[in-house]
Amino acid sequence: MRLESLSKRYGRVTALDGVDLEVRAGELITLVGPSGSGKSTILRLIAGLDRPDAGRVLVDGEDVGRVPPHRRAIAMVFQDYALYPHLTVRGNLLFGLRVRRVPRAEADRQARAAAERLEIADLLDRYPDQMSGGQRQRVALARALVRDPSVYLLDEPLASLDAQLRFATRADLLAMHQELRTTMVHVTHDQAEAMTLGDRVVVLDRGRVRQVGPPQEVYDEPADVFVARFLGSPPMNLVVGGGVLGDAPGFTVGVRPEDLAIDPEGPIEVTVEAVETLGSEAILLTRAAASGGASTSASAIADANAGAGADTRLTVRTGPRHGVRPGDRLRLRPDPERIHRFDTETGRRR
Ligand SMILES: Nc1ncnc2c1ncn2[C@@H]1O[C@H](COP(=O)(O)OP(=O)(O)OP(=O)(O)O)[C@@H](O)[C@H]1O
Repeated sequence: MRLESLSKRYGRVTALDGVDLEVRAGELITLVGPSGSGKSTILRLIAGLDRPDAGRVLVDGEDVGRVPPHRRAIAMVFQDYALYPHLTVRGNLLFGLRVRRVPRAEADRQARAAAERLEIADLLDRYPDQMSGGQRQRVALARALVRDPSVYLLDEPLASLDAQLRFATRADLLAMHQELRTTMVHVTHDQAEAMTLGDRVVVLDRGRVRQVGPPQEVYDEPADVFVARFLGSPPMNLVVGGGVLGDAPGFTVGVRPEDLAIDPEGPIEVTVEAVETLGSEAILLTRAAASGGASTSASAIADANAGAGADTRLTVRTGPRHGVRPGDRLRLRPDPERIHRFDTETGRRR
């Protein structure tokens, strides 16, 4: 499937501004970006629920601009399930098959097979309001499955689930994709989910594609400051002009929290302001008073504060049993292989 120069405005809002994207056959691709970046608009244009102002959607090389939504071989799964409340699970699964006039016995067979795959076969006679959120989401996935589409569109299908269920349903989704190998376009605003779910991620910002690539590649080599800050939690430390990360006029220098090691010989001296303990790891919020030098007197801090970007907050990710407390002074060593440089003016990676 290919999106070519897709643009869409709603009144004065530009939802999409020339989006080009090649989605490979059988791929699970994740669209990620902050609220309002245009993710759902892309899905609506692919599904035919909305028309682009410019550009086109090609499925198997064919412009589907004139194909109405119900004729597109596309199944959509939303965050809010959109199950028919007056139908049982079986009724919900059969609905699309009946519309397509699939013979009764065959429809029953397909509905059962989908229910078994998603482990909801024992719920076939229940109504949506008799099920948990996770079960309803699996019904929604099963309903998409019986449509046997050539593309699945998944709009934040896990967003309303609690953490454990989200984890389990995400695994279901991955298993389903691995088995079917059908093209899936998945939308999330959750950067952690984008990292775990998808052969490639597409990072969107205000209707434009910022970067496309395998999750690890985008994480390791963000194309610009926006992507660098958006992917990764806590976000990458960025210092305009380099500062304590090494003087670099005209550049913004970045290092991820996990690439700052506590090292008594390290070049950056910091004061720990807060410690967040997360069980498997800890996050230290620190402040570097001045670059390099050993002086940490109050006046040195004042001097540093006066200088551009010298008073720098650095977030450090470390192991859980670190023994560090607020107020401690530490030295940090950035991994020289993991320093990122961006042009301060354009934000582009250098
Ligand atoms: N029907 C509409 N009428 C007016 N503006 C709209 C409409 N649909 C979307 N927009 C605007 O277009 C922009 C993109 O919206 P879209 O829903 O695609 O964003 P999104 O990335 O999916 O956001 P979210 O993560 O919040 O769902 C937003 O500024 C939104 O307010």
